[in-house]
Amino acid sequence: MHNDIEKVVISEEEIQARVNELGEQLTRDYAGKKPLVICVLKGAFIFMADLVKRIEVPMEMDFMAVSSYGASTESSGVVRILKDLDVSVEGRDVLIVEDIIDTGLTLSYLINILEGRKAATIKVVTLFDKPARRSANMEADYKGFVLPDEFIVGYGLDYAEEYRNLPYIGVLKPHIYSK
Ligand SMILES: O=P(O)(O)OC[C@H]1O[C@H](OP(=O)(O)OP(=O)(O)O)[C@H](O)[C@@H]1O
Ligand code: HPA
Ligand SMILES: [Mg+2]
Repeated sequence: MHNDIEKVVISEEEIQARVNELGEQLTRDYAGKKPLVICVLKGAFIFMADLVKRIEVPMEMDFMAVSSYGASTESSGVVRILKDLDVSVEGRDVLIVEDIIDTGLTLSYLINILEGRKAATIKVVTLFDKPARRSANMEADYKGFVLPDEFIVGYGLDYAEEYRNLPYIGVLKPHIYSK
């Protein structure tokens, strides 16, 4: 285990098993369709890579980078688009892949934009859901794990850009935040 981690919240094996289940469910639900699967960078990149391998329908992928946390454990409340999509979403069945829904601000902002661009359908799959801190009215269509209000890192999720490469989800030792 990484020296900065106080405890592992979800193991690598548990994550992989749940990702496989979500993939099977999405394979059934998108049968006969060709979704545009959108990865919300940076946090969702590992989940995206593992999930799309388990969705057995033809699809296209695109990537959008947004950020609101910076080097903090609290949302700044301001969502910034750092990289926009390359393709049009008009008339497409869009599946947004997120790593975590916390306040919900990132997703409500994104969904607003994609609705304005006339996507045919917009669904959200998130691996982690932290309903305790929700300020925007936001519910994922598919979710992997519902978690208590603790700041987590690993499997794509960072604190100040570190720890994304951990294969499990963990909580940091308190002294890391006071550095
Ligand atoms: O529901 P919310 O409170 O908006 O939080 C969720 C968002 O926050 C994180 O992104 P972040 O802004 O840290 O950017 P990153 O993915 O590049 O780390 C995370 O990856 C989600 O996109
Ligand atoms: O718990 C979290 N960890 C990392 N990034 C996040 N962005 C929103 N919530 C979190
Ligand atoms: Mg982050």
